[in-house]
Amino acid sequence: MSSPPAAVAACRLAARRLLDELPDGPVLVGCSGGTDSLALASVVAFEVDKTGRPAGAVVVDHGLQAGSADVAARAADQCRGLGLDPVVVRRVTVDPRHPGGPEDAARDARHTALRAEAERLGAVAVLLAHTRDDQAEQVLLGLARGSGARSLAGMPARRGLLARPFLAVTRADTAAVCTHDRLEPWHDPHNADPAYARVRARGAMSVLEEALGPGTRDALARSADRLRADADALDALAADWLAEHAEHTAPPTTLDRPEPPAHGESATDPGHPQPPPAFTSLPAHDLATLPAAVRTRVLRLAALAAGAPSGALTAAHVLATDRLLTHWRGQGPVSLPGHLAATRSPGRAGRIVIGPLDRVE
Ligand SMILES: Nc1ncnc2c1ncn2[C@@H]1O[C@H](COP(=O)(O)OP(=O)(O)OP(=O)(O)O)[C@@H](O)[C@H]1O
Repeated sequence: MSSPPAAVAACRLAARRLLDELPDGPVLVGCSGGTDSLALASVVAFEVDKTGRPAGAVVVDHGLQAGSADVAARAADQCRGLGLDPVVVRRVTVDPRHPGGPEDAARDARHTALRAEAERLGAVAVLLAHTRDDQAEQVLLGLARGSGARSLAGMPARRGLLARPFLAVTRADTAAVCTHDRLEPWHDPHNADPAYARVRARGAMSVLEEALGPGTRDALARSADRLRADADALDALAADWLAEHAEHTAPPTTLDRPEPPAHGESATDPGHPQPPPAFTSLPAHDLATLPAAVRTRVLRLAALAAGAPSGALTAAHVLATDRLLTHWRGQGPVSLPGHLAATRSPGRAGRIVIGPLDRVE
């Protein structure tokens, strides 16, 4: 038997390496029917055939385009044809009022469905087909937006149940797998629509590579790998500091709750989080002595602990809160998303307190 082309071998090796790292048990491939995830379904089917590990697939139907159910059914058939079992199609509802916009809304709905299926089927991982190109484009977008290290660190190869074996290979490699394995991927019209930032990033990347050299894409992905190690270390320091120094008060009791949402607003609206937020309080003087990289992370984690919705909490909110430490002149509270505020009580024993807007003084 002749050996497969180098690109196919690289994709199979990437899948095998990831599968070898996982504990025993079934895996699921998140498959849209597009080039990358169909290639992943194919190489995973090839690899597990040799080891006997059970492998299935989940196809999420976002219901956002006409004919989406047909696209999902075709992707599911292709996965079954490759020998994956079970293969399930999950229809989801995408929140049109998601604070991060339609792309984030679809991703959140998809990830929730993928995790739910993994738990239902007892899978040890859900494999996603993001490639090195996706990683580089994400870094480019982060740079263009002035993001911090966490965002520039891109996507991790593993976090919780989600695993991304193809971060080691390119989009050209996955296309080669589809050609080699005679698979006909679905071409999502959204992937050519310049209304989407990630589509524009693809175009910008080609221009950059022409101007700066063909290694630019890979170099950006490498930067992500290096920054991830830094961001992980800083996040861990901040989490440890918070665990040691923060005081949390319980959410208000039923009798003591803020006003219910006004007519026409959903109770799950990010402006009205459920359950009601708690107070988080931190010693201002000690916090002020931390390096800015750790201090701002502590403030972000504290706001999240008090109930701020993560999609709406921006760097600007965190920096405004940080001014209560770096530019303290007795100023008033800083508004935070989720109807929260941060304030500082006066004096050397003063504390930064984050809690419901109408209760923080
Ligand atoms: N509808 C879906 N159902 C299941 N998994 C999905 C779906 N859409 C995306 N995924 C998973 O998430 C990964 C990233 O999705 P994204 O849309 O960012 O990538 P993509 O490059 O368009 O991928 P693909 O070429 O496989 O469609 C996919 O590779 C796939 O593993």
